[in-house]
Amino acid sequence: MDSVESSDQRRATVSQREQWMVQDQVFQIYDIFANIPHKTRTLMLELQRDNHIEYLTRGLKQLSSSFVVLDANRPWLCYWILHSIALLGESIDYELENNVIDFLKHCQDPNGGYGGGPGQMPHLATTYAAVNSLITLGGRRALSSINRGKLYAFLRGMKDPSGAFRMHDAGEIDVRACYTAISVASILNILDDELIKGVGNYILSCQTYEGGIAGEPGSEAHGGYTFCGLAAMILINEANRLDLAGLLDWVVFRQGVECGFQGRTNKLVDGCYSFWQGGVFALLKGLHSVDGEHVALSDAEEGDSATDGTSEGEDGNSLETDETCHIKQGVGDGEMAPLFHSVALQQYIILCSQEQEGGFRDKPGKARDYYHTCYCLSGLSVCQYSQSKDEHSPPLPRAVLGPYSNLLEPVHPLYNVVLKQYQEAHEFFSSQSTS
Ligand SMILES: CC(C)=CCC/C(C)=C/CC/C(C)=C/COP(=O)(O)OP(=O)(O)O
Ligand SMILES: [Zn+2]
Repeated sequence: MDSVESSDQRRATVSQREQWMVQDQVFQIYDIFANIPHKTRTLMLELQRDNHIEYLTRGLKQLSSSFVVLDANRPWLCYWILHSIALLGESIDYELENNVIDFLKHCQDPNGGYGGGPGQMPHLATTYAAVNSLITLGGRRALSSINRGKLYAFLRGMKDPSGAFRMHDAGEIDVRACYTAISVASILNILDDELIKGVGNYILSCQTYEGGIAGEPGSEAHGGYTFCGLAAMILINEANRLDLAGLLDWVVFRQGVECGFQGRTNKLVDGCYSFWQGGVFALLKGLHSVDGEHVALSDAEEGDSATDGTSEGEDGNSLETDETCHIKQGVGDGEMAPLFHSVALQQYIILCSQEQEGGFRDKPGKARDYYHTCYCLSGLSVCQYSQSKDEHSPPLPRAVLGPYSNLLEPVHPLYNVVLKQYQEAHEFFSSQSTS
């Protein structure tokens, strides 16, 4: 049997066994939840705000006191922690804020871009993390610390003759590099035709037969890269060149019976895909509403009104745990109907990814970390606002699983920064020249 099995089949078999184990664990949690008294159920659905803030602030203080430690991840840690705190509607104290700004200044290369630590080679991923961190902090000191003229030169230096971007000097070309370059250029108001040229062709060449987007041509479609590819295509105004119906088809099937998302076919669900895949739905929803124009989602939108699988319980927002996540396909009145089961995803995030003592994890049995905390909270916010008409309408109570006090700040899905912080940055950089 082994000798005739392809590596894909082997992966599917291993993954199937792991999947049953994860499903067992998740369904046990949902069983407990379904069989406990209503009062306890409400408590289980509560976002542990104070514990999250405590966990995040402790992490930032530790990071701030050990900014000298040599590793290449520190701007990312800043972003994951600061963005999580901002999503929870909190801020950090003045001294800590200044420490972070000073640290990121030291990561800024004299020729533009940010490295993983002081003196390290500038890299597109840490540049994205540093810029998003400073925008999340907001205020003149943070925003004006970014040398946009030099950053533009760095971006131009990372551009390959094909039009795609390299992660760093002589580094790999991929969709992540294209997204991070375009995202920082756009949010800093330095995006121009020279940076855009050829990016669309490269991303198009990464869309696979499954409909999702891979990291590079010929690789497998993955949620992380699908988010990056779609967001970059929207930012350069070329989203309609993608097979959007195929992309939508791929992403709707990534939500599993566990209610969370997997990153790719035959793999396990993981809390971080709540944003990478959930964010794709937020982007598609935004596309749909651009100037009231319909984008090419036509195949997927022509279905009849169908159930979204949600059934209201005493809270008005609980769901049947034995239901899989049905996708509503269209209501026929020009409005975007739910494309994923956002209440089910909130259930996975809160009951399976949340650590009661603070922080979030990939799945039950795994340890919490700042990456999963950031992307579980980002995904939770996307879910809560997924049915809102626009950024000014607060979500209805039934769109928010658990008490309404679980409501997070809304994000700008193209950049994954809190909307208010994006607006401040947009205003600030609209009035600045790069020289
Ligand atoms: C902005 C930016 C830098 C975005 C990065 C996007 C992102 C998360 C890309 C995913 C990379 C990848 C192929 C992970 C697979 O890991 P795995 O095999 O451990 O996980 P899996 O089993 O869930 O696929
Ligand atoms: Zn993960």
